[in-house]
Amino acid sequence: MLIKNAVLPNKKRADIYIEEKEIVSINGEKNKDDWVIDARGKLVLPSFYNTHTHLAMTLMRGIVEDLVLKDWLEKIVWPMEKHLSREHVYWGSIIGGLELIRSGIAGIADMYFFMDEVAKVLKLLGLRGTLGTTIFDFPSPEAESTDEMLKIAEAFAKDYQNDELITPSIAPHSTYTCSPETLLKVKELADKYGLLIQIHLAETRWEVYEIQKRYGKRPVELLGDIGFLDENVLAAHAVWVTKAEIRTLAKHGVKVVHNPISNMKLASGGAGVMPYPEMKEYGVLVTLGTDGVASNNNFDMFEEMKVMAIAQKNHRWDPTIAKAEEVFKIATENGAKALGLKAGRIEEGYLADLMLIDLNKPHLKPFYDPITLAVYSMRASDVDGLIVNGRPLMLNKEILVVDEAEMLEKAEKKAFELYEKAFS
Ligand SMILES: CSC[C@H]1O[C@@H](n2cnc3c(O)ncnc32)[C@H](O)[C@@H]1O
Ligand SMILES: [Zn+2]
Repeated sequence: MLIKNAVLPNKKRADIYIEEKEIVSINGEKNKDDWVIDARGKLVLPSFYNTHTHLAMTLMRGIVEDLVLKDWLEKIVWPMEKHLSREHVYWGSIIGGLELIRSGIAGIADMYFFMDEVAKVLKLLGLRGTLGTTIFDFPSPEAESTDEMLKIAEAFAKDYQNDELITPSIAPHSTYTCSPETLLKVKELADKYGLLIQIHLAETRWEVYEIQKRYGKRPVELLGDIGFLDENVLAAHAVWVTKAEIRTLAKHGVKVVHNPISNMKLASGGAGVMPYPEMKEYGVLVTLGTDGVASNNNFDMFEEMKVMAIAQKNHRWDPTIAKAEEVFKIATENGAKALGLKAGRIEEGYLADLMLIDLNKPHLKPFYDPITLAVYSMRASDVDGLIVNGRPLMLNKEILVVDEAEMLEKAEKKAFELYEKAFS
């Protein structure tokens, strides 16, 4: 496949050749038989990797508002999840997956229930997913006991061991919903199958107080002390961490997800701001995620980049923090790295995960610096095309992989049905 006449992030014009799933050359030999995508007037960017999502929670978009995390979970989300079936997760993931395509996102790290349904949807749509079955110390929508959840996670790990798009993972919810014993069982399973562990960590001040009350130490300290932390841990939020804890994360090679919009919407931090400058200073790999859309309320990574940049600057009274280029790298290359992908750059030998942006819009003129435009001016609706693993999923704003209108209609019915079940 050939993407012709595209504008690269360095503003140079280029023909990009893709063979199967890889970028094989930029401005190299032409092959007459290639499928040609004419990208004249369009900017090509590496696609995003959204490293903290709950895809199927699109079903709860707009109905869990103006609450702190504890009430958000205990008063609405968990009671509603009691009624969640695998069918709901399928249709919630359909809405979410279509939104990912329209937002230029090639891959996600997702934590939820019935992950085989999420996998089915992502494969249908052609997207990548590092998918973690949730582990709790109380019943989940798919299992009564923790041991049963661990078995489900193990079966999923076996089923998806060698998949092109899906990477199995495991997702203990947090230190306040999983005991140290459970966390160590998770670690054992993760080590056995080489799984990435996704966990919510140090998200709120309540969490820190609660863990100190239970164990006499802070959440990161606790995980360090029980031998849970290593380079296969992807920690979402990490808002309430001390410098010593950041050093612990760095020492063990833990990767972190910054979720500025969710944190600010749920008022989780002082200013909802994770200590990014210190994470950077101590060498922690920082990535970017939206969280689920019940706390965001969309998967727009352009918005997430802008909020990250301006919140970090504002919080420290320093506009030199979180520069556009740095934030763009966090949303693309760093995300890919955390998910174990050679992607996030438009270079030979990298995976062909690319998005096209229509530049012919007033808010994208004048066209001085593409990356500054991407971080501060663009939005998800500027995404005109998405190619993942060398396959076009959307071109000229048309979804190529499913009948979008039909899918959205069915999915919305399922969302309303869940709402009725939970609240009538
Ligand atoms: C293991 S994840 C699935 C579980 O977590 C709930 N959830 C969604 N977002 C958050 C968040 O930011 N912090 C804590 N818990 C969250 C979700 O509703 C599922 O129950
Ligand atoms: Zn979350």
